[in-house]
Amino acid sequence: MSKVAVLGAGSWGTALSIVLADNGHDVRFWTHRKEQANEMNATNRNKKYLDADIPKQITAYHELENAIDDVSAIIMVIPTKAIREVCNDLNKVLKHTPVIIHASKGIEPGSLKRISQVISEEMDNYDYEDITVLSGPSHAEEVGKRLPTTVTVSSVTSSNAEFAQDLFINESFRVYTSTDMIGIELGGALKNIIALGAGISDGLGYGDNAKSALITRGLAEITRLGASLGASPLTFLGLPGAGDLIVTCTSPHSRNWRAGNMLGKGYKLDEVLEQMGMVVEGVRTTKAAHQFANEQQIEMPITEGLYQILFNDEKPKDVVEQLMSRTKREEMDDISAFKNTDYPQ
Ligand SMILES: NC(=O)C1=CN([C@@H]2O[C@H](COP(=O)(O)OP(=O)(O)OC[C@H]3O[C@@H](n4cnc5c(N)ncnc54)[C@H](OP(=O)(O)O)[C@@H]3O)[C@@H](O)[C@H]2O)C=CC1
Ligand SMILES: O=C(CO)COP(=O)(O)O
Repeated sequence: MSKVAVLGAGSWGTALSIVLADNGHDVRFWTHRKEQANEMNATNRNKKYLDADIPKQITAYHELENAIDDVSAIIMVIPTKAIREVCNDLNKVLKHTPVIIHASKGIEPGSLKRISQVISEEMDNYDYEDITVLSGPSHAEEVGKRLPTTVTVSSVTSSNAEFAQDLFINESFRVYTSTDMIGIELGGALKNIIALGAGISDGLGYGDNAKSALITRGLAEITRLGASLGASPLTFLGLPGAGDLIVTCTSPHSRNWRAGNMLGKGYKLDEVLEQMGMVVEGVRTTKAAHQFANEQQIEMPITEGLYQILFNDEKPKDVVEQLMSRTKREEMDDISAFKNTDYPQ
């Protein structure tokens, strides 16, 4: 059994800690808020973020130095906007090189980097090949209840992914491996854009046909962007692609779907984010994907529509009208037409 640190004390960090504790690991759960660490250790609950009992193998820490001391793996479950900051803090206290597995879903606007690229850029003594990602259809609320869940872990070298698979796999949490890091990370990040759209559609009362269309045409544009960056198109039919897209577009657990639903009902983005109180990664990822699509001339009409709703105050109804009246075309793309060999892999 291993000593592992989980960094990020929200709903997903808590659920993954429960999986690790169930597997007998000694889990050091790090939060940047001292009062949260104290409350968790005193009550065995993480009240704000997940309705679940915290097993006794999990100890909450406030001091990063103590949380990572002597661990064999660090699991990073930080909202993507805070990843660079936490990596910088880690550099100051990390004296050894435990395996790093991240489970965050996003793309950085501006740099357009995936999270493994951001982590390897910031962390001293780590290269891109050293980073592993865990992704898939996995709402924390269900994982915390030990309901059957499947995810994929991926790293450029299969040995890191296999290490992560062994760490997490159990009878209610099945873990596959993949070496398509680009596809796995992009699938998890980009589905949040489409989930915002599905929530908007439901908020407008547009029904199941519209949502199914969004999921399917959303998958087409995710695949287009992913293939342009060197991902295997097949990855997007797997758990971190279609699997995560379906669960996020259809589950009321999804923060992205819920945020979209409120937008569809007429709330403003600021009000929505304030009411959510949890990270809605799709907002930031929409900005990044929109930038990428424009720079690389990738056709992403749903992402474009979402961008206009989120950042240019367009009315959801008008955007749907524009999507429905686009120039007529064939359904299937030639994915190879979008390959971009300049992208840093
Ligand atoms: N929830 C889920 O089911 C899943 C989530 N994910 C991904 O996991 C990542 C984390 O999401 P999730 O756990 O749901 O988010 P939550 O909103 O539930 O929690 C975010 C946590 O991060 C903490 N945090 C925020 N800023 C910082 C910082 N600068 N330094 C340290 N900690 C910080 C928050 O602290 P504070 O309380 O102070 O705000 C909070 O504990 C996201 O990328 C998400 O897409 C992936 C799969 C499933
Ligand atoms: O990624 C997730 C489930 O796999 C969580 O999605 P939300 O961030 O929309 O809740």
